Amino acid sequence: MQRVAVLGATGSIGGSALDVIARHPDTLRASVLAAGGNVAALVALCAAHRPAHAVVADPAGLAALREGLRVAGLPTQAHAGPEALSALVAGDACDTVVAAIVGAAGLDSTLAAARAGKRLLLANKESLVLAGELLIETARAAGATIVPIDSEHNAIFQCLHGRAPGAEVQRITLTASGGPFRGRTRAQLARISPQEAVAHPKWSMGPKISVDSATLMNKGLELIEAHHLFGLPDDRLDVLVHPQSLVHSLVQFVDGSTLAQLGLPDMRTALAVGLGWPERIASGVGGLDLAAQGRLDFEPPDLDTFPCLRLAREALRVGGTAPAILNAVNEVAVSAFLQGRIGFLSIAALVEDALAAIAAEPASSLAALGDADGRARRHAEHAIATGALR
Ligand SMILES: NC(=O)C1=CN([C@@H]2O[C@H](COP(=O)(O)OP(=O)(O)OC[C@H]3O[C@@H](n4cnc5c(N)ncnc54)[C@H](OP(=O)(O)O)[C@@H]3O)[C@@H](O)[C@H]2O)C=CC1
Ligand SMILES: CC(=O)[C@@H](O)[C@H](O)COP(=O)(O)O
Ligand SMILES: [Mn+2]
Repeated sequence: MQRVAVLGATGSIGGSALDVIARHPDTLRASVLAAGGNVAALVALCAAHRPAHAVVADPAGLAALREGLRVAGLPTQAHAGPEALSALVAGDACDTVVAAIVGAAGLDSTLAAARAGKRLLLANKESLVLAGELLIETARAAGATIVPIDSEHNAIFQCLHGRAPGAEVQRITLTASGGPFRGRTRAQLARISPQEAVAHPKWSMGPKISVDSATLMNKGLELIEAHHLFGLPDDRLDVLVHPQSLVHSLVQFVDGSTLAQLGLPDMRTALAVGLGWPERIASGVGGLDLAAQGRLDFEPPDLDTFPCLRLAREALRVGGTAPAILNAVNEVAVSAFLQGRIGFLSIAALVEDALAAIAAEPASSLAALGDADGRARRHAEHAIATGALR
């Protein structure tokens, strides 16, 4: 029996992971469920999946979690706070960790899983953007297996049969849907509402990543993620817009072959790959009918209208703490946009401003990365509060 900790259980990836786990009661069990502050949803998931442990991020939610579990008659033990979560992830309550907390808040538990040598199903791309070298080195030293869950990186993992790429790999191409605003002009983007921005044309996802897809920052974060996962420099990593979201990424080899992974846009496929690898297990996702789909289109990304992708590539080239700065400012800016405090175009403007204002330093330690993250957040909050970049 593989015991699985699902971090971010109440979210979009968490729900997909639990759906796949529930299809395999003889081999998979959700043993730890963790969420941020949504205690009611977490208790409901505990009633459905009967984990041994449940964790809320906010200690203020512990009493409500205990009470909810008691009222539901569940034996699940209640915990709160990031330290409790990291201890559970590292301990013997689980063999596998689905890292699906959104944002930099997921870094500590992801690192704890890597340090403990767990099988790490990594959806939380921000932890790789913020601390990629450290995370990959920690996993390598502890013998942890990382299976990328982000659909593009999961596709590449499948094309490479789970092996690290060698000299046989020439280029990797990440596909991008283009988001809900593909084909629009900058003038048309000035008055975009949060509701319009989270309405992704192909994938059902949480609000933060949906806005990232709309600005193309998601693809920028994914470039940095691919660099760390597969060890290729930025000039061998391409982005190609593919609006149908059926080809999830491509790997080009030295012999002229290009391999791609195709499938319907449903994250249960990637999660089933992670949970079953190297076996293939049922995910609940149907097969692809290409005749019914009719066509597959491809076009280059529009970097003038969507500068976030260019900014992320520049941060990858600069290296050091630059990706951490990019990620932190983006998190602050997306949150402010969702709250109606800034406009859509200000997200890229804030990121560009912070990358110019804060000098990148070597990413020599977790402390250095934490400092860069904190500095960038304060810089962005100040720019928003003073109205400099609204
Ligand atoms: N959704 C998708 O299809 C894809 C997502 N990803 C990545 O996976 C991650 C999750 O995305 P998604 O599922 O869409 O996001 P959601 O917003 O749907 O879910 C986020 C989850 O994180 C939890 N959470 C938030 N803050 C904290 C915290 N401080 N401590 C602990 N838990 C917290 C939330 O709990 P609560 O409900 O209590 O707030 C919720 O369970 C992101 O990094 C995203 O980039 C990658 C590829 C595809
Ligand atoms: C499902 C997934 O992996 C998302 O990251 C997806 O890629 C978002 O779509 P975009 O290609 O629009 O960013
Ligand atoms: Mn993706």
